[in-house]
Amino acid sequence: MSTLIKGGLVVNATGAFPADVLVAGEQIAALLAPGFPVQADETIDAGGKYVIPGGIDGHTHMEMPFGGTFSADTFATGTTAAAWGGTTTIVDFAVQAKGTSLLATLDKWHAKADGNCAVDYGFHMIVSDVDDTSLKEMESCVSAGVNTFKMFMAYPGVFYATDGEILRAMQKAREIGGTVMMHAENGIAIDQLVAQALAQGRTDPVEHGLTRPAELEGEATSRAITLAKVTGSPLYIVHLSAAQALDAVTRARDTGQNVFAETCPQYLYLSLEDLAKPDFEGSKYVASPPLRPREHQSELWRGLRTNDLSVVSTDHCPFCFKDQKELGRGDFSKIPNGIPGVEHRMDLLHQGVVKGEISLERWVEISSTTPARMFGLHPRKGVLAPGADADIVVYDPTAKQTISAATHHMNVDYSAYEGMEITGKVDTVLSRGRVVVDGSGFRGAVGHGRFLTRELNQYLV
Ligand SMILES: NC(=O)NCCC(=O)O
Ligand SMILES: [Zn+2]
Ligand SMILES: [Zn+2]
Repeated sequence: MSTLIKGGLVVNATGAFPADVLVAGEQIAALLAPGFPVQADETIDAGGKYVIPGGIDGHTHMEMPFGGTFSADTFATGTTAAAWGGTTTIVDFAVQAKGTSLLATLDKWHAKADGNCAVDYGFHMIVSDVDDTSLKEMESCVSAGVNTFKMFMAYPGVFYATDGEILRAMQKAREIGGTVMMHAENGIAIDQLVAQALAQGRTDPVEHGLTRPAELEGEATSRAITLAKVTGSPLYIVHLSAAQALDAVTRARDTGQNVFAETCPQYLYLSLEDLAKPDFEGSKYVASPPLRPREHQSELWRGLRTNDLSVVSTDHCPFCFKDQKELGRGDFSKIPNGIPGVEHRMDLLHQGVVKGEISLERWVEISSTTPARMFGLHPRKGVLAPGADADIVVYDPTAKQTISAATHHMNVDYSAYEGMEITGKVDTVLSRGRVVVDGSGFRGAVGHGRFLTRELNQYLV
């Protein structure tokens, strides 16, 4: 089966140029001068549109056990929604439950995901126990294609790791070619602020934001960077939300340390004002780190331009408003933490291009090319070039759409971006050469997505 994508503007992280893209089987066969005569079984007209590498969302949580419930998207529904939004690869988190083994965890996540994904997928591993067994098992995870290990300085009693545990895991990561991913918030101090708020009868969702000050994200980020420096381990800060944390990352990067960071669309577009919405509406916006006052947003956009923020992932972690966020009515600390977004990352970041915050090429870089390199998937993913997987999005930059829960495909009963008007829209999506979304709707299949074993982080020096 061959497909010719004709007449579009090909956009890679390195530049944009008019070209036709020839797909043969699952791979890109050639980028051709526009109109170059070639036979293909199917032709897609991309006139007036961008042709970009499929999005790679390096931070999702499908079917995640958390906050006394499970995130509402299954691998089937979540990856289908991803495809609708032009994301053709996700990297999800396998979660080690305390007292269980990392390899059993990996088996459990394969059982959930294998045969159930509409697009390709990989795993990171959440390490909840740092002991000799888990540390040894990290080696086997790397052999199984999982070389990124998330740890938490937040959530005492759940995922929290002490500095000593983090240090040991970082030493192991350094030894085996892994990268530690860090949820950097000072959970011990936050727990005190939460207890004080509840004791004073402050129970509304906005308190989630007020009890997790930006300084405590900045402090934890600095501490994680110091531990990484002492151990020589690479470090990837997940879901960075605060200017103070960005400052710490910038300083470390300026000294040449292997420190990387991602932010998420919610921190670029939503704010503490959303958390303060009345009638428990604010619960829709509870995630950790919390949404910040608006002034952080311009700093985050600046960080994306300067590459101190290298990646934008969603931290997609959907909980329904009606029966899941409800668990925290009367006690904000019991609201399941997470915001849905896997379907809208490409569109939301395109608004950055429309508004002049980032270039067209940078849009592709932070949403596809850098995640591919960071998570060991490049050059198979993240670039339009001969030999790469034909994960391709035809994107209409002038189409208008309005985000709404009434039209989205994520298995969640609200949208954090309800009513937001977007310029640009996914037109056609190919996953390994197969059209999975086009004007007629979803043409893919649950089960089409394959597990990706990942190589080394390509940014390590
Ligand atoms: N971020 C969030 O609130 N939920 C997902 C779990 C995590 O990434 O910490
Ligand atoms: Zn986290
Ligand atoms: Zn997360």
